[in-house]
Amino acid sequence: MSLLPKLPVPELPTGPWALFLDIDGTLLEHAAHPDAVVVGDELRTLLARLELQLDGALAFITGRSIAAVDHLFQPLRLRAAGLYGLEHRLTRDGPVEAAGEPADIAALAEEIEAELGSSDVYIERKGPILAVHTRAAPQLLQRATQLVEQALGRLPTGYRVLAGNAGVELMPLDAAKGAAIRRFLDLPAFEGRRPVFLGDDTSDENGFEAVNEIDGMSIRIKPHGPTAARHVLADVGEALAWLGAVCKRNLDGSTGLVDPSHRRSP
Ligand SMILES: O=P(O)(O)OC[C@H]1O[C@H](O[C@H]2O[C@H](CO)[C@@H](O)[C@H](O)[C@H]2O)[C@H](O)[C@@H](O)[C@@H]1O
Repeated sequence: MSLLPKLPVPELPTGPWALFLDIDGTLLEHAAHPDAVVVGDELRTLLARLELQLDGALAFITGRSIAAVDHLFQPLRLRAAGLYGLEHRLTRDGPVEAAGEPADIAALAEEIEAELGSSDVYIERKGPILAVHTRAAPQLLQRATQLVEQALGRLPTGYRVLAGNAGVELMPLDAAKGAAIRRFLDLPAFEGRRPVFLGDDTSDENGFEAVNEIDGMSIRIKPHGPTAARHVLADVGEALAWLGAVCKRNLDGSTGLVDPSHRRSP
């Protein structure tokens, strides 16, 4: 783990590479409520161009559900791992392997809603994952965390609690961004490419570790503590500028693409 001041800004990737993108706090500025974020046309265009330049080797790796991501970015649809890898869409137009809400998580959501739901706390029900958002009520983060941690003792084994960005999430142990990235790298469209992963949060650390293990490029946005990432970008603006520079460099000629004879789909 390294601290912010020692980490370099990433150079633009060369050779065959693949792009994995966290969403909130990386591509989008945070907002008071998950539905209040804004996706501009400029960002849609940038992502669509990068996806084309990378011959499809681009995927969202997010804690949101894929349905929520599609809603935000519509009409753009990309490969995606949602719910920290519990859901996947392995091809751009393929089916989503979605996960349902177990009865005990539904009961817990209702219990927390009964206590905190009317107090600017937003309880996001994402199938097997429960997120309690306290961005609009920071004084309730401690109580929200306590409720979720207490529930851990009553639930079947196999869940963990993760401190989120202004909130807390309860999720199955196998929800992990590193595994989601590895799953994509096994697909023909990603074969032989060096993974580049941009993320901003605790939940992204596992993804950084995964790409580091295979000599990929790990880039943490706005770190405020130790990180496994080997590069940093100061904020969402810098992340978008860096992606824009990659896209422009590719348009200018040096594409970083795999030789066309090596292309396979998907
Ligand atoms: O993995 P990510 O793509 O970064 O998604 C992480 C979580 O993002 C969303 O919540 C966060 O962003 C919201 C909008 O800015 C903000 O209101 C909230 O406080 C943040 O925690 C999303 O709602 C979650 O489901 C994701 O897990």
